[in-house]
Amino acid sequence: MSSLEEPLSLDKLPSMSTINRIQRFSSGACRPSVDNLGMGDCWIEGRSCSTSNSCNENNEECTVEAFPWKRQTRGMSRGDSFSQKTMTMGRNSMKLGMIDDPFSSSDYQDSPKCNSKEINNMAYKFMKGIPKFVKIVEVGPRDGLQNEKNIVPTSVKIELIHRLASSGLSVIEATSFVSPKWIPQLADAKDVMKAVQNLDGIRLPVLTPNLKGFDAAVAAGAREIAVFASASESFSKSNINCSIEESLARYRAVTRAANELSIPVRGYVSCVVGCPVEGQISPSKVAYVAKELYDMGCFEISLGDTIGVGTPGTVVPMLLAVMAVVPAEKLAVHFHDTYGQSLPNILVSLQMGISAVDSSVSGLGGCPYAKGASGNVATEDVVYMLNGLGVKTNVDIGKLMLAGDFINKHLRRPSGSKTAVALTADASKI
Ligand SMILES: CC(C)(COP(=O)([O-])OP(=O)([O-])OC[C@H]1O[C@@H](n2cnc3c(N)ncnc32)[C@H](O)[C@@H]1OP(=O)([O-])[O-])[C@@H](O)C(=O)NCCC(=O)NCCSC(=O)C[C@@](C)(O)CC(=O)[O-]
Repeated sequence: MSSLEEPLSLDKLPSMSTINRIQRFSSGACRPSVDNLGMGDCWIEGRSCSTSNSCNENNEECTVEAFPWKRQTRGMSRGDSFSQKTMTMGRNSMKLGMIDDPFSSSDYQDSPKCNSKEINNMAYKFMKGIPKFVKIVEVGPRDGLQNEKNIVPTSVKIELIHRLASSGLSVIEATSFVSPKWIPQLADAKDVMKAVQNLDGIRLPVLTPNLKGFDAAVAAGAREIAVFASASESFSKSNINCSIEESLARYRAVTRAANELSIPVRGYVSCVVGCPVEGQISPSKVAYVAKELYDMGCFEISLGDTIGVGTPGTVVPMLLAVMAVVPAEKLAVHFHDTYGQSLPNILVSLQMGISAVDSSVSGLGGCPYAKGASGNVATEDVVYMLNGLGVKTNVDIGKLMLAGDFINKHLRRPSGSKTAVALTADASKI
């Protein structure tokens, strides 16, 4: 296992019983007033707590005798799992040149206002909602290549899909069966699909905007499809040349047809935070379209911040509105990185219980009908963050980078993934 795959995860945090044991050794520990560790609290309290840098919400004066984690754990038996884990984390931190384990940081240890229990309560609240496994939906071959000025040869697309599959990605959006007049970049959908349809154990959804696209996709061997609506009326018109309601009517026909063939349908909602024409989009509009797609039978709804304007401040209210009508386990998030907000947006989405994330190798992408939209969040960056959180993805970051390298060489451009750039500069870390 590479150092990148030795993560800090929830189970590597000290258990509450370990914390209690440590507490018994410390004198004058101040008692945390917050016992409720629910997600709502995490979001609301987490903000006040982390911004103030003090975890004593009652402003009680703490006269904690500081027991730094490492000193405490050294005193424990050799077999104590926490002490071993702390050492492992420290090794990783040094190797990756990152800051030390936050729970042994001297900043915290020396703080007169925080004690160990409070710090670990905070850590627990932060990690609590984060799933153990995240499904990554790789959209590079479709979303990534649909906006390229120069049309990528079919053989390169096929090779890219094979390389992505060999990295462990289990869902790869392969192409779109849309009008070649609208998206000439993917006019070879049939040939791509035919060439990759038998990839073992890989799901290869394709976009279908109508029954014509659905029929063509099925004829080419597609076994999973996606329909794509928008929460913005203007974007719906510019992207698929119809109103939101018209698109939903089309998708009802498509999902019915798919259902008859037992073909799973994924639903997209675009412009979930902002639209290039209309500006801010209200969460209730997003919730409405998401629920319509869910009710017509989509097994998963992917919420797309098409132009990448969202921040956690706008993404959270949008997710709350959608989660009121569609269960979190049926949702995925799809962020474009125009303002560099994708990773924080993904993080809050995970904390809210979402465990499916769309991303694009090397950050390829952008929508031809969303001016200014940059690429999707890079898959390498998502995997790196998830590895760091101890969340499993089953993706081998080294092989993923090779796939990225392959397509970047073809496109003659550097990687759009910060992780890939950093790791390429120091290959010993892979
Ligand atoms: C929806 C249409 C087809 C309406 O396009 P239209 O022009 O209104 O459709 P039409 O029914 O009048 O047909 C026009 C011509 O297209 C043909 N046609 C019609 N349908 C198909 C089809 N499926 N496949 C192939 N050909 C098709 C049809 O046969 C006809 O051909 P003609 O008679 O002129 O020779 C068009 O607007 C279209 O293809 N749009 C696709 C746009 C697109 O792919 N955008 C990017 C993907 S969405 C996205 O990026 C957002 C997302 C999902 O990534 C999430 C996020 O980031 O937020």
